[in-house]
Amino acid sequence: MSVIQQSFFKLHKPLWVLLAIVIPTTILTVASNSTLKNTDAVDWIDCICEGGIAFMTLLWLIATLLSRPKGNVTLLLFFGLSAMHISMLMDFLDEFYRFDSANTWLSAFEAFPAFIGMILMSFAMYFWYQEQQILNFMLLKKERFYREYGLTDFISGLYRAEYMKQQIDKELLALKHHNIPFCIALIDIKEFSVFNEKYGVTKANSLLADVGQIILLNLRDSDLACRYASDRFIVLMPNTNLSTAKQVINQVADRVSNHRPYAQGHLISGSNDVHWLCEQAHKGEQQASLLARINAQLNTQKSAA
Ligand SMILES: Nc1nc2c(ncn2[C@@H]2O[C@H](COP(=O)(O)OP(=O)(O)OP(=O)(O)O)[C@@H](O)[C@H]2O)c(=O)[nH]1
Repeated sequence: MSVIQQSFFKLHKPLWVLLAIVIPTTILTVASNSTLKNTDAVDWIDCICEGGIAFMTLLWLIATLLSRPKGNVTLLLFFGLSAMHISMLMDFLDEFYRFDSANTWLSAFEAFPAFIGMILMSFAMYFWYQEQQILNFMLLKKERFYREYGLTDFISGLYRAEYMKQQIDKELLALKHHNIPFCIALIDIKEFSVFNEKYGVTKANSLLADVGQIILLNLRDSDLACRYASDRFIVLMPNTNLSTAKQVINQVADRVSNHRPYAQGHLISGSNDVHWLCEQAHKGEQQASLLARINAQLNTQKSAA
């Protein structure tokens, strides 16, 4: 028995015990309230068919207990299948036993558990369907999380540069084929290396995380942000003209500059002003040359400051 099966055995121990009591009890009840038939009165074809059905319901029961976690669906399946199995077992046993006339209740009772079992199984199917819907939803969410987790920068919580490059390629195609304009902004924290040295990597990393969150919070739903390199961020603004893009980024830069991180309980003022730049993409431009162009422009702006 595998480790998983052993654990399912422990998990459903009371149900296994119940099953181990109910089956012999049914057989004993039938045997003690009826008379054994002569072998020539036994219809062997019926025996095989009814015995087969009883055996299959027992197999389904065992499979349910070996594969399902604890819960209402498992309980409904267990009791539904058990009731059906009792009916099938009695049906099989009456091939060998003639119910005494004093015990006609046995014949009347034969089909009753199957009927109750089918009702319970119908509820089980309904709740199983609901359970599966929830599981599917959770799997979908997990799958999205893992898919997007690989594209996320752990420090800032924003997308990585690779993902941004793919999105820029898509926007460049939309610009080329459908004339849809888009803008790109670079945001660079001033003197981040000084901050790093003065307050240490952990505090500097949390500054990067803060800046990432401030950028995200101040963008529109359609915009996309990534951490491009060390303290440099890119914002992609699809379907946006230059003047609107500049307004958006001006506000983002203002909010980042006004953020005052704390270090060792002290407010650090003026430590995270930013250099920023916003440009519109040119039709026919390549992603690499667009990025090189705006990076070079920002570097020139920084050295002129
Ligand atoms: N804490 C932390 N520091 C990083 C990370 N990646 C790069 N850095 C540091 O970021 C700093 C970037 O330095 P620079 O590019 O000179 O930027 P700067 O100091 O802001 O210079 P200016 O932009 O000219 O004001 C370097 O000290 C890098 O070591 C990171 O993931 N975490």
